[in-house]
Amino acid sequence: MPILLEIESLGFSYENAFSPVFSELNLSVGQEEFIVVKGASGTGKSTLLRLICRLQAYDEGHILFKRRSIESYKPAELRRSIIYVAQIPSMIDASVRENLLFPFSFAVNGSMAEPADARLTEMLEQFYLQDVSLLQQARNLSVGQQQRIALMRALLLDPEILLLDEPTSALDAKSASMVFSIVEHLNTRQGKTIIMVTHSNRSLSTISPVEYLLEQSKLRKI
Ligand SMILES: Nc1ncnc2c1ncn2[C@@H]1O[C@H](COP(=O)(O)OP(=O)(O)OP(=O)(O)O)[C@@H](O)[C@H]1O
Repeated sequence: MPILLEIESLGFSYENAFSPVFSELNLSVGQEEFIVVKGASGTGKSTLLRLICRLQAYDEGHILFKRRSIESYKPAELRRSIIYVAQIPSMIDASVRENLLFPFSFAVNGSMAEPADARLTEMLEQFYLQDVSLLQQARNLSVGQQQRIALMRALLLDPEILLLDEPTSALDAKSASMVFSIVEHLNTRQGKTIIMVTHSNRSLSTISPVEYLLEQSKLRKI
C-alpha cells in the first residue's frame, strides 16, 4: 500500500507550556488505511490533526503528504486534499444546501462543479438524514445531524485524507452508531484514508483499524 502521509520526528510546543505536546513523534499512513488515535484528554490528539492540515505550524521534524513536505503546498490546496472535520461542527447561518455548497465558493475549488440537488438529497439519505430538507436552517438541526452534514460537506470535495476529530463525542448511542457505520463505509467502499480521533471504545464492525495511543508526546501502536 503506497504511503500517503508520513510524520517524522515531529516536535511541537505551545508557547509558555511546561512540556512539549509532541517530541520525536512518528507516524506512517498508507493509502486507504483507517487509523484510530486514542489518548487521555489533553495529550494533543486535536493538535496533531491540526498540524497535519496546516491549521497550525509545527516546530521540528517533517510532515510529508505524497512524499512532499506539507509546507510546500499552498494551505488552501492542502486543505482540499486533507480535510479536517472538527469536533464541534461549524455551520454558517444559512440553509442545509448553502452549507453543503459553501466550500464551492472558495477560489481553490473553482474547477469543481457544484453537485445538483438530486445528488445532495441522495447523500442525505445515505447519511440517515432523509427527514432533513435542503432548505432547512442548518443551525436548527441537532448536533448529531450537523455532525453528519459537516461530514457530507467534506466528502463533496472528494478529499484524499479525512481527519475526524471525535466525530461522535456529542452524540447519543444511535447517532454515534450511524456516524461509525458511515465512516466505515467511506473507508471500505470508497477507499478513503481516514485518521480518526476517538475516546470511544466501541469497535468498528466491518474493519479493524490500526490503533495508536498518544501518550508522553509520542504515538504508540496498540
Ligand atoms: N491554543 C492553545 N494554546 C496553548 N495551549 C493549548 C492550546 N490548545 C491546546 N493547548 C494545550 O495543548 C494540549 C493538547 O491539547 P489538545 O486539544 O490537542 O488535546 P486533546 O488530546 O485533543 O484533548 P481532548 O481529548 O480533551 O479533546 C493540552 O494540554 C491543551 O491544554
